Amino acid sequence: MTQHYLSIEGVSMQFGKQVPVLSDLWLGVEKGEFVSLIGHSGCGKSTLLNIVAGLLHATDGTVILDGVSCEDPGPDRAVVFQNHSLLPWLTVYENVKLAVDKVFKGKKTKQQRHEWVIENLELVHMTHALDKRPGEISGGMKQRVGIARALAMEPKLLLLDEPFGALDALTRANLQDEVMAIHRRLGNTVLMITHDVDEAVLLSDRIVMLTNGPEATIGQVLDVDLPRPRDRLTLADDARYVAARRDVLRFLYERQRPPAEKAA
Ligand SMILES: Nc1ncnc2c1ncn2[C@@H]1O[C@H](COP(=O)(O)OP(=O)(O)OP(=O)(O)O)[C@@H](O)[C@H]1O
Repeated sequence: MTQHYLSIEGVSMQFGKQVPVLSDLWLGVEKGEFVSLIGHSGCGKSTLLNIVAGLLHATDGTVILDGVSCEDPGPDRAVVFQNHSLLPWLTVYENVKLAVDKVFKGKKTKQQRHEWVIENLELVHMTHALDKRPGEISGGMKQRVGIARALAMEPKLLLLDEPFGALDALTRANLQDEVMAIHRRLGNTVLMITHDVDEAVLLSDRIVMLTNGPEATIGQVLDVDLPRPRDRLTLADDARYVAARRDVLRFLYERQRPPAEKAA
């Protein structure tokens, strides 16, 4: 079998005695790739991401990242959730510093760790709010800090669980552009869950479409053949962008109807 940087091999997941949520799911992700997972609500996207993060144990199958099994959570896989998970009593600086100290204590000096915190907050344009607490900044800013905290851990894999889902359209667009710029600069390997077809096409190298659950698996994988850097305005009229968008929409609304519609 070909070795992938991230290898999801025959993963199935069953909660208790219920019908399995995921069934025999196989996916390889290469280093530096940006892969999105899309599928209707409840199909098992977060379950899969949590298995890769090591937060859930698959009933069957394995997940291997850079040759190491992902059975437990580890700093090699950083997760950004839809709703920020910053500690409310710590400042922006301290939230990132906590993660940096955890990963780099003994490997970087105190001064280096300080500089590394600032460097990552610079990446997301948040150095103006170092002393603010999460309650004092906007939702978009909180997500920026969450992304900085994840990046600062220098993970092998960045796991994004609908990171822009709770944001208004303009903030969302800004953050998507920033994540694309960061990906371009750092070459991170990213696995992102999204419900947004345009977001998937704009950001991804590949879009992995999941079938409806239960026993969800991969229904289709689309290579997004668009040059980078990508600009949302230029792409809106690009035939390749339009075709990719159509393919995903067809999968979601023709091949896999929304669950409520199917039941009606
Ligand atoms: N801990 C759990 N125990 C029992 N069932 C669970 C558990 N976690 C998830 N499920 C079930 O697994 C299925 C998939 O849930 P999951 O959150 O992974 O879907 P999703 O595709 O991420 O959904 P959404 O897009 O709405 O966030 C759902 O039916 C859910 O109820």
